[in-house]
Amino acid sequence: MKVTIVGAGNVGATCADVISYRGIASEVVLLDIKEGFAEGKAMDIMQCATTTGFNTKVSGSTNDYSKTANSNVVVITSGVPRKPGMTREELIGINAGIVKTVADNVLKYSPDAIIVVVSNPMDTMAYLTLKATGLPKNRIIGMGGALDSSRFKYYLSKALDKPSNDVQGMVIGGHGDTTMIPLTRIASYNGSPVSDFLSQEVMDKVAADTMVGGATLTGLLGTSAWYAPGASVAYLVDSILNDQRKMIPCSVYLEGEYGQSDICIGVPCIIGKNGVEEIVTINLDEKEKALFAKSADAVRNMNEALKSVLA
Ligand SMILES: NC(=O)C1=CN([C@@H]2O[C@H](COP(=O)(O)OP(=O)(O)OC[C@H]3O[C@@H](n4cnc5c(N)ncnc54)[C@H](O)[C@@H]3O)[C@@H](O)[C@H]2O)C=CC1
Ligand SMILES: O=C([O-])CC(=O)C(=O)O
Repeated sequence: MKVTIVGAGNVGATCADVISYRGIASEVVLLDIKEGFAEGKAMDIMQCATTTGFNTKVSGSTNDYSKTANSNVVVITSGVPRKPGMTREELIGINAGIVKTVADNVLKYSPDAIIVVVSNPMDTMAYLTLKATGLPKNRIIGMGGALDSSRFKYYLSKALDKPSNDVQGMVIGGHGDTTMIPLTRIASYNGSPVSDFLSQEVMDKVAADTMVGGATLTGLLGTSAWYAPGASVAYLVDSILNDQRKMIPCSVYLEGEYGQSDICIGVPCIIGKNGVEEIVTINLDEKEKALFAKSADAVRNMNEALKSVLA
């Protein structure tokens, strides 16, 4: 199975690294516009093969899309990341043009690929990719919820003082500092509601920290995060390539689900060999429904900025 990752920067290269050392795909192509950069990242990753023991073939390409031919999955991470103090939404001016051009290019060589969109503002970039390519909605998946949920579980595990892998939780809604919805009510510690162990005040703090999880790291690092983002993309790609049918919150095109239409936004999905196999409808309470509607309004508002790109 072949995966192309466009953008060999922090997130793209980390994703290639995780995919190879976990043996998720037999072949990974990294492509970047910067001369020699993807080749260098691929060579560096390949020099781990004997020490970490993997057999995936990782190669790099400077903007030569013929090398990406017949990919099963294409991940788009090309574009610019935010700097401290910025929102993801501020990246739209630069990233929209890049994402559209990249999507057109990859489809010329991999017409059947499933596309995973990572570049920010991700929900709007997923919507743009869907509208610009005209691909069926099951083949465009925005990655955000996998990462936001892993951060939610991290903050819950810290509050509980228990291992992350004993915590279950999910974040839906937009992948933005104010649009994310950590579903605290249904989060659990090995099946028991976290509210059995944490006060409302602590749960509210966990939700607030989760929402600004990306901004916190951007403040600390000077650019946005990459280890957890790259690993989250690899987790999603694994579920596609190996038809695992995991339930993962992803930004996908809605046609009436959760009361929304003509928008890509984070909802729980079954992810398998066809991409989005199913959108799972979970019961939200009235407060969560209102938060979801507000989040969708904000994402839809952002999509308005695409008019000139899509014209
Ligand atoms: N959806 C999510 O959960 C996350 C999204 N992101 C987003 O992912 C994107 C990438 O972030 P980083 O890897 O940290 O940035 P980075 O700057 O390290 O890497 C981006 C790469 O894209 C390349 N690039 C730019 N234009 C290109 C084009 N036309 N064709 C091919 N390559 C091109 C650049 O040369 C650069 O190497 C950003 O927009 C960031 O906001 C980052 C983390 C999580
Ligand atoms: O924070 C950012 O800009 C990058 C991102 O989407 C994340 O790490 O969640």
